[in-house]
Amino acid sequence: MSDIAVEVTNVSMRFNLGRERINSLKEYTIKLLKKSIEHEEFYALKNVSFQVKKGDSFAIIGGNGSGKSTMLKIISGIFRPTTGNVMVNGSIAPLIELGTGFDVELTAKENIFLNGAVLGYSKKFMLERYDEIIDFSELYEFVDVPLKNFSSGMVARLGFSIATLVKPDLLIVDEILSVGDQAFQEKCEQRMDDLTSSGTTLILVSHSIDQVRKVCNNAIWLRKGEVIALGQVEDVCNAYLQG
Ligand SMILES: Nc1ncnc2c1ncn2[C@@H]1O[C@H](COP(=O)(O)OP(=O)(O)OP(=O)(O)O)[C@@H](O)[C@H]1O
Repeated sequence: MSDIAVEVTNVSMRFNLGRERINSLKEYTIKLLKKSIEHEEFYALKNVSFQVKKGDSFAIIGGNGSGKSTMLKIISGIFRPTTGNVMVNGSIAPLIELGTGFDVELTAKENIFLNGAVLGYSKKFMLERYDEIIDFSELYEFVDVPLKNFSSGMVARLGFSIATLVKPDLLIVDEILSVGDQAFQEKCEQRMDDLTSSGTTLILVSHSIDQVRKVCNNAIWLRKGEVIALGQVEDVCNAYLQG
């Protein structure tokens, strides 16, 4: 068990999709009392199982709405699965939604310290690491600019630089890197490689099969919440591309 970083066992996730348009509280109350609100049950994940070994770089691929982000949110503890279990061995640095943990009214510099505090780092530690974060993100001219004036790529730069500041046991990266430019994506790929070489486990969601092939060695392909293929990255990517 000790060489396993993440174990997902028979995970299903059900959402209730409200299909009806309800225009007022009165209408809602009447429908609620009559028990006539229709909720369609929808499974975003259906009986998904896989293991990720420590130090592995693992990709989750699949088309839009196939359940990739939902899986990441379950692994990160943001969602509880409807059924099934997830075991995570070690500390997690999740980079899931762009700007989570940031306050857009504050400057980049203020957000670095805010994020550091949220992650449990002391002000002294963040002061020591501040230059490194700015160097990696290359946002030198923008440290005193409020985040609301940042492009999505700039927010991604800041988020990735902070999340990889210390070596997490498990780094979870959702699509956010796709908004970074080519040079920054390559820099992030290099940092992900460095981290996995030193023992960090990586779980990556990406629509770029080239990036997945470059960065990961194992993968899972989800379609409509179901596992279609699982195994070595080359085999899974080829199966996915053949559709
Ligand atoms: N909080 C929620 N409530 C209801 N439905 C949801 C919720 N979150 C996700 N879903 C639904 O679950 C399905 C899977 O969504 P998810 O975001 O996991 O897909 P994805 O594979 O990451 O897609 P994409 O590639 O487009 O980012 C979608 O049909 C989505 O509408």
